[in-house]
Amino acid sequence: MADEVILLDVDVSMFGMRVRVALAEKGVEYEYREENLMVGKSSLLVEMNPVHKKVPVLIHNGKSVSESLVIVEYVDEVWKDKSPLLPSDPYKRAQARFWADFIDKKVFDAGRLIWMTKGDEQEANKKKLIDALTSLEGELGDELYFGGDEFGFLDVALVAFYPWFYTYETSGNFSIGEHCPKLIRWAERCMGRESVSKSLADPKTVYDYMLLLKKKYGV
Ligand SMILES: N[C@@H](CCC(=O)N[C@@H](CS)C(=O)NCC(=O)O)C(=O)O
Repeated sequence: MADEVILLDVDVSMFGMRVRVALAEKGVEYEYREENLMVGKSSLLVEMNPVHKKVPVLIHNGKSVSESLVIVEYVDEVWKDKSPLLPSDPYKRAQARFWADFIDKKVFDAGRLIWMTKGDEQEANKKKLIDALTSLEGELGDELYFGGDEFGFLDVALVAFYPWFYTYETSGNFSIGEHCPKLIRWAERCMGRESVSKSLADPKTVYDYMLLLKKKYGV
């Protein structure tokens, strides 16, 4: 019997985009179900991710997996015959996981706080984001992708933030490319892959969603 794969997601979610890229890399067919978090959460989302109640959630043959990086690893393990994402070398694997965790701890919050704040606070968050992206640019070095010539786990983890760069830049009136030109060239290289270009949200749609979020939060 064929696998039943369902993804509970939100188009503009960077976390959801990671899972979409991973599934596309593997050529896995799935049913996409968009949640409307502006109005609430579906009972299926609450049932499938009762701890965090957040997207993305992958439902594979009725069993749920939550947390984007955990899902990407799961997808990599289950559909292991095509496009391996995590490096086979244990040290390189540990490094990829370290930097993916770094993205969640440093890039997400700094980025979000750029559009949520103003003045000095916003300036401090712009600096935090640039510092974090500069560290990642250093980790990339002169390689085509993180860790070498092959597109992999860390590329998936970071490229999902690329559609949000326009929102960070427009809200903070700065250019990420001015500070991290190599990283932008890497992101454009990733966009040359169909698995990425067809899975990422449109930056203008992300921006409009951010405006709705600001209204919702009253910021
Ligand atoms: N650490 C989680 C973060 C997921 C997350 O924050 N999802 C957001 C959408 S981008 C969400 O579902 N928010 C709903 C809420 O916070 O209640 C992951 O990597 O999957």
